[in-house]
Amino acid sequence: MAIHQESTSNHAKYQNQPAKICDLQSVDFSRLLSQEPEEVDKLLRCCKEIGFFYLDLRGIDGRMMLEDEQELLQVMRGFFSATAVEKNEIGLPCQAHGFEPVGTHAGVVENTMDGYEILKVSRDEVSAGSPVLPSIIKKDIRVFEEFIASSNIITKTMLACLSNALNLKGADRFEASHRNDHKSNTTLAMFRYVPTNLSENCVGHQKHTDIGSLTLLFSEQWGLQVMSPGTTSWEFVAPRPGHAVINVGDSLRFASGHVLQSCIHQVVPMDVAEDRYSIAYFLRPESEKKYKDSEGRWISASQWHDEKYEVFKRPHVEQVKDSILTGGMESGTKVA
Ligand SMILES: O=C(O)CCC(=O)C(=O)O
Ligand SMILES: [Fe+2]
Repeated sequence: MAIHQESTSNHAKYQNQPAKICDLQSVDFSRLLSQEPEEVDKLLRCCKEIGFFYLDLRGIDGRMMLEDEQELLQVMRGFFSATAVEKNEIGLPCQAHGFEPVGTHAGVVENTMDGYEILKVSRDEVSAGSPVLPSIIKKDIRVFEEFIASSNIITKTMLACLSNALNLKGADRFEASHRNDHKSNTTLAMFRYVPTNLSENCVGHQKHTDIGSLTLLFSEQWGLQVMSPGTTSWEFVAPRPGHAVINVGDSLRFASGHVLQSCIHQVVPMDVAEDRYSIAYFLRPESEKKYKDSEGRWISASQWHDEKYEVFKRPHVEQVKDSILTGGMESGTKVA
């Protein structure tokens, strides 16, 4: 509680506004694993009402993921402290793998660029035993592999629970379009936000909804904010030890007939004195999977992925011209 209050006032100091904290529900992973009806119902409610929730990983089934997270954080600290040349050895030849420096996408404030650098590892490539990575990080492939394997089990357990809760059968079940041996854009993304404040040129992570199906997110530090469906104000997601933050992405929202919510979120700088590390496992559907998007078009998962990354790079004035950045969530229409 003490940490919570201190961080809140820290934020108010930098932002000059009262910091509101989002009252997110917590879902227990161990109970989902055994398909306990009450927990599965709670999961469905979270995904329908806001699309953001905590996942409690402190039980025996989730603790290994928490260990994987700590090991990955060590690897990230080593990587991000390397020279720009070492980190940028392969650049980001495609969205699946590589490194991108600060300032590649639009930032959280109008007319700024983003304030993070990012390392990406493709699940398909790790699964095939041939990830494309900068040389300095190749020794850490085992750490990526373990993190990805744990994340895969956890996110697919949630997909199975959601399919059950929505009474989906056969090919309509969400897992049926997330088969491991079918190509997808599923990616592990590691972020380092540089210490900045809101008046600098490269700051935070712009508002958006996630592209894919489910995002498993870890950060021990403040900065993540959500805008609940049907509202227009930002609330902080408090870091919670022993928990991941899960959010529904556009692809799962579309696959559910827009019943599940892919909530708008962003990252603002909280502490101008320290780096912020976060880890996101983006579970995405098979590339060929088709659904109706926020503009009413039939589109494949890979096409939505590619178009959305193009929009992330555009200046803010261009981004507002269609609904791609926020997946159609900004209209405020909440499907209950
Ligand atoms: O860094 C974070 O906490 C969130 C990152 C995020 O929302 C994203 O990359 O989609
Ligand atoms: Fe996101």
